[in-house]
Amino acid sequence: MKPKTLIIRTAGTNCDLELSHAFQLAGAETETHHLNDLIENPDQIARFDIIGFPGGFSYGDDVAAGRILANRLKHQLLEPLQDAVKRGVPMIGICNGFQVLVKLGLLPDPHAAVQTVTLADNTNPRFLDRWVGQEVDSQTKCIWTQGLTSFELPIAHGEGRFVTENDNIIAQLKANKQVAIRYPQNDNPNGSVDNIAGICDPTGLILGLMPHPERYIDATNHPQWTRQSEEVKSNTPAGLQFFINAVSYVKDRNGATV
Ligand SMILES: NC(=O)CC[C@H](N)C(=O)O
Repeated sequence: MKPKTLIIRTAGTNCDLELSHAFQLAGAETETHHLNDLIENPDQIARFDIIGFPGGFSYGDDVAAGRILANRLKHQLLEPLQDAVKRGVPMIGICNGFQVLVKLGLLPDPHAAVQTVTLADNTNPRFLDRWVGQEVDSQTKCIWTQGLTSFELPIAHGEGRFVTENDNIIAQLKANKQVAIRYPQNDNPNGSVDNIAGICDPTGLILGLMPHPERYIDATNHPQWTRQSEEVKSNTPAGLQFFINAVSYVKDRNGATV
């Protein structure tokens, strides 16, 4: 059976269709649910093997990107989400989804569930929409980035500058191998500390990242695809690999039951 993926959307979410498509290509079944539906029936979260928090402009980025959705989740759905964490459900928060996960406190440590990091305004305070290099930290525990090293993904954000409450937090993230992805040293688009583009929780199951892997699921998504070699074009696109990794993880772990 295919792993069941829950995609959580609300007013202003705009990457849910692409995220669902990426998971389906990777071999998962998907259901997209509105936040209000989940708040009414929180028990249904227990049916899912993977959870995705898509990108977009939830609640119009009012107050700060992801803040309102994070507060609604924190006050109305934290318990079923933490139950999912305890069940070892892989989760991914992309862009606005990453902003939500850190403001909700599911990252960097879902058990503490307090906010210690954030995505602040880009240093050059503009919305950035372009492809950027990505480098996977060779030490990372992240299950989503297994087998990936360096590649490119699109970014599209105004509030993507990763910062931590203090220097201890960054030292802890490094010591626990929670830094998953960085921008190249010479092309940090938003001023993130230590060039960080994505982090995971201490188990490696929950990933949050600013770039959009769901926008690179076919060779033709890449802006240079017509100039790429046949070999590069026939490789699994790096973005799709994230979803394949999570689906394989769940299948391997659950063996014949999923
Ligand atoms: N693509 C996104 O999810 C954008 C996130 C958020 N709206 C920002 O601009 O930072």
